[in-house]
Amino acid sequence: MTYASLPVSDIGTLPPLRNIMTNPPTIHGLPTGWRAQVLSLLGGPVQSRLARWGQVLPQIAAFEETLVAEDDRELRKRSLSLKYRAKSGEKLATLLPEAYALVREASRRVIGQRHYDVQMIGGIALFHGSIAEMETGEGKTLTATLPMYLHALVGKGSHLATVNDYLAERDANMMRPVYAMLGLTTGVVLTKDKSDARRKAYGCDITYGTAKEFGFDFLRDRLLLRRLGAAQGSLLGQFTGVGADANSEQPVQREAHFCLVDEADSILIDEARTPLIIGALGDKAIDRIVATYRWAAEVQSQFLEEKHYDYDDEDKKVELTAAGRQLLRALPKPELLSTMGLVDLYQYIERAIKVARDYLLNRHYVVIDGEITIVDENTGRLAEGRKWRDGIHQAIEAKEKIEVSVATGQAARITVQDLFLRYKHIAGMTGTAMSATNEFRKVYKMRVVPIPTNRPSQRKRLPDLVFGTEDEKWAAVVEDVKAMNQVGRPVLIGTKSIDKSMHLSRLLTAAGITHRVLNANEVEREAEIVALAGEQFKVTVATNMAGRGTDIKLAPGMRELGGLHVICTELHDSARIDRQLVGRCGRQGDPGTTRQYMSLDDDVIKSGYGPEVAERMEQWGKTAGPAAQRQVGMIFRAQQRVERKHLRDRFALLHHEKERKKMQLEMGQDPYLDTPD
Ligand SMILES: Nc1ncnc2c1ncn2[C@@H]1O[C@H](COP(=O)(O)OP(=O)(O)OP(=O)(O)O)[C@@H](O)[C@H]1O
Repeated sequence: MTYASLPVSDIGTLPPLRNIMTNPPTIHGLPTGWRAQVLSLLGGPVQSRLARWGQVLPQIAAFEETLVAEDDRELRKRSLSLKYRAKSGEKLATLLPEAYALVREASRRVIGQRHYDVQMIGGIALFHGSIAEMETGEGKTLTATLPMYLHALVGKGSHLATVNDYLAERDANMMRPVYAMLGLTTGVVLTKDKSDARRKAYGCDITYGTAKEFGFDFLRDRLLLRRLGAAQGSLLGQFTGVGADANSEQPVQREAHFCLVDEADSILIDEARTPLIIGALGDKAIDRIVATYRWAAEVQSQFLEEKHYDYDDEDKKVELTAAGRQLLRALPKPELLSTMGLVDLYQYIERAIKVARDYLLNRHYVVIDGEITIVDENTGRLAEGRKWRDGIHQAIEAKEKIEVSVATGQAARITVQDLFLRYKHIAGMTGTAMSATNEFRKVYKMRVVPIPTNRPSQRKRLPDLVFGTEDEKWAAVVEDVKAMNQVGRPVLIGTKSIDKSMHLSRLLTAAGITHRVLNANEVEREAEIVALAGEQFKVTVATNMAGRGTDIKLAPGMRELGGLHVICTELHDSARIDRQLVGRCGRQGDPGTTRQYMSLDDDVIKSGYGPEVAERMEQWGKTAGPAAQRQVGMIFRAQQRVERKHLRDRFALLHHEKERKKMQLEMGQDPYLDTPD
């Protein structure tokens, strides 16, 4: 059975928690045909694990009556005593029931949200190092407080990695009072923060931040420690702060103890191979180099052949004469160059002269979109992506007055994957992990556990529609929006790219439909717009990734109209991204509908089957009419092929990186600092 031909009722329905023992949860959101496969991938029945964790619920509940009766001071005292027990070596699993009951009570008191039982189950799964797959809107932010608190009790810090600064700050601010009531401190690490602020944030019991900042801080600390000579002897060890003089610079991080990764699929899989790189040159050094290239390009014409420089025809080499050097010294120079050595300046000028004589525009190179592209002298073709070495390329850029691309060199480098594998304990949450089960298990040794929803989902997937051409598809999308808009239902439309959003926006305007467009470049405003997308008559166009992690609340009266209607206009390369968009509606038991649109000229066909098939489909699509609908399975299979290909690529890279690290360690190098460019 294909994903597309699933009956509407099969998507997103789950038994409520009270049935969890007798009626184990289905793996929601996945096509029925995949369920058996997914279950087999989980390395044991998920149901029994969920049932076992379910048995902890009464133990947590047993504390509730007592805790409700205690005052705030007593709760804090209890928390302190848990901290003491954890630090004395008592197993955290033993402390879990009381700890989770405490967090639940603190949250109820300070923010008025009492963790649902399913959130408790999610919290237990996270404590056991799983990837908890919770449907969007099920309250991952609140669930996170449970393992964050429990792991923080040992005093080594709990980190929560989110996808952007905005979410880190928002979630930290929302949950800080809960932790504070239990005597724990909360810090946030933001991109703009200086090292003192960072050190303070990492010094807190709980630290929110982005994977990127956690990674850069790790690298900066490592560079610092090497400078201080403290990294020796424990190349892959943890930071202890030992070796750093209390009065001098100090690392900002403590050890990598526990990290909870929000949007785990995005961070641990999509971003996993992205290396975080610290350049060997600082901003100031780069500015100085650029200024020197520009200055040399400007003044080189004052140097005359034979008088100021000699030119060796054979070697094509320029060499300043004594008079030339004298002229150089006498020339006025920008302030930034005052610290440049004279010998360096001679070289810059010699290079600028050589470039002016030997490298000609539109013969040796062309300028396209503000970039130098080399013309291959033998073939006359453009050699895209190639660069001249030894500063020639940069000297030409300066000559043409375009951006000078100074190589920064790599001082330190870590991939997101390596960063998280360094943590002693790691857990993840996401709305969409099941399709990456295998990868999580192989790479991170983490199990994906689907957590049942609090209330049965009321989301309905309307039958998918396939059109012959993109134009026909957009016309149908506009009609769909119009129909929903007429009855006042809010509509969210996801597109694959910014230009497609703009195109749809023009069509909607032409059809007289008031709407808002938001793209992924303004995270803060974006969250605000997405949050308002549940109001009457609201039509919101967004790229698929926009608004990830933001809550769309239905305005009063919208439930009755059928809730939010989500339109997906094209399959993304990864089904997980599609599911993120679908998850914007039908949150917390709200009603909602979704519909997937496709056309025979969609990009995914080309990515999945190659250009020939894509071309044939596109041609056929022009006259296909209603027959296009029959290709629905083919398009979903194209997406699966792309996913498999990406997966293979990621595994190949992983293997390569592992080998590199092994080799470097054998050679006594630091794989994070001694990085090949
Ligand atoms: N136990 C609770 N009691 C009351 N409200 C809750 C509870 N848990 C969550 N909520 C509310 O549910 C909404 C959704 O929560 P949240 O945004 O954390 O969901 P999410 O799972 O992170 O969704 P997404 O996948 O979109 O990030 C929020 O408004 C939150 O305040």
